[in-house]
Amino acid sequence: MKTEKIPVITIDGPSASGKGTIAQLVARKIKFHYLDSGALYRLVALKTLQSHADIHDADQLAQIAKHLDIVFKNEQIYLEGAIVTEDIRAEQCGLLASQLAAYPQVRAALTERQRAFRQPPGLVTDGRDMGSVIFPDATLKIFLTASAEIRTHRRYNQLKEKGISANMADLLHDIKKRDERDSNRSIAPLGQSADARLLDTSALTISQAQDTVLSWYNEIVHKASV
Ligand SMILES: Nc1ncnc2c1ncn2[C@@H]1O[C@H](COP(=O)(O)OP(=O)(O)OP(=O)(O)O)[C@@H](O)[C@H]1O
Ligand SMILES: Nc1ccn([C@H]2C[C@H](O)[C@@H](COP(=O)(O)O)O2)c(=O)n1
Repeated sequence: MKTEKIPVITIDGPSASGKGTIAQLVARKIKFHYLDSGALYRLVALKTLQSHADIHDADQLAQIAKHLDIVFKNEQIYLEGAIVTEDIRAEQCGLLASQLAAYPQVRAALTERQRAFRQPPGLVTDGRDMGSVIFPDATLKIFLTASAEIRTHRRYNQLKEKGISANMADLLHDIKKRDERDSNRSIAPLGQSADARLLDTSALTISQAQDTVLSWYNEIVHKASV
């Protein structure tokens, strides 16, 4: 099958909006591959920390991104053979990922790696620029969001479930700061593109959000078949 014929659903949106949760559920339901693009930026951040690289040296960071030895397998993420699935979720990795994602060289080094996930029968992917830059011809593009306060509550509960204590005010501050950085960078900024559908999940359950994405996708597939 020609690559451009392989269906792609992109789910972009701000931090803790539920992109990853919904994208994974949808992918599982329709048996598509899944790409968490944020994990790639987080892996570059983790490797940067491990190797004490200079976070201001964009070319050095791009080399790290280009040569990352990573494997996604059975819901685990491996960096150079070691499981780092939980390590990359640390707030420090998220913040550094957001910083180095502003370097064009780093983004360019990850572009083809992301596109390689477009394999039959299809792909569901989440991030910040999946619909706007990486898969501009995606079948369905969604901008998934929720209010900053709701996202903070969700992140708080998520951390609590993992046994990690957090402060609601600090979390809200971090989420707003990250949104601002990701939205205001000059390259591939976070934002709803004109051809993306808005899905505000502030008042939706996970199941309702999942059903909305599936119904939008089915509607497109149905229209294309008549
Ligand atoms: N509609 C919803 N209602 C309630 N909780 C939700 C909803 N969607 C997601 N969540 C919960 O919110 C938390 C954050 O979701 P998730 O990690 O998927 O967000 P994300 O956008 O991928 O975050 P990040 O960009 O930081 O990776 C999870 O605990 C998830 O279960
Ligand atoms: N397509 C993407 C995905 C992620 N990033 C950057 C910006 C985020 O703050 C950071 C971590 O992402 P998360 O795991 O929280 O989704 O990575 C990006 O610029 N583009």
